Amino acid sequence: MTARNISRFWEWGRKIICVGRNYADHAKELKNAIPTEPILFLKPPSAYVREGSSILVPRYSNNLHHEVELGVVIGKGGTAIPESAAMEHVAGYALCLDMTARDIQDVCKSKGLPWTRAKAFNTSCPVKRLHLPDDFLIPYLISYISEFITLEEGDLILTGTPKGVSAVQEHDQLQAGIQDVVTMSFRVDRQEK
Ligand SMILES: CC(=O)CC(=O)C(=O)O
Ligand SMILES: [Mg+2]
Repeated sequence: MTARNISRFWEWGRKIICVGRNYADHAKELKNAIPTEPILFLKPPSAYVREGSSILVPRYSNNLHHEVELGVVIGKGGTAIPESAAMEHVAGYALCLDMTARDIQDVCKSKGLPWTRAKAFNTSCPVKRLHLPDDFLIPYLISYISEFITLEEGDLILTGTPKGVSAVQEHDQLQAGIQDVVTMSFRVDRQEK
């Protein structure tokens, strides 16, 4: 069985699995060590936000950053998927932002705590559908993740940010994109309640 068409489940996203420090230039940018294996963290479905709705700065953060990332949408679930079969599980791609409360992440890192409040808050994953040819890194990530997290139809994998993250402010209108392929635009507001 091959992956189902992305349009069937695009409107109801499931869990979001994010890869951290996938790119050495971003690890250097934040003065992080370059890991030997992918670092993974999760965002819940409540993190999704689509164009027309705002990105909300959490009340507890004063340094919200954007990270522009390629997202891989899973169209067929599986556990312990071999790299050779990984692309059969891909339904399509998405342009994504991994919104990060960097001040909170820095505190979590210094205390050895999980990054949940920094990375998994409501509206922390703006997305837009994207058409792309297949990428060589993707089979490895699908195989690696599915060893210990069963992938389900509608899951999204964020593949990590290249360098170039920076802070955003409330009332900003964010434009993110891949040159000549796709752009998306989101207003930034502060969370009210
Ligand atoms: C240091 C980070 O925030 C890791 C991350 O999300 C990435 O894309 O890399
Ligand atoms: Mg990221």
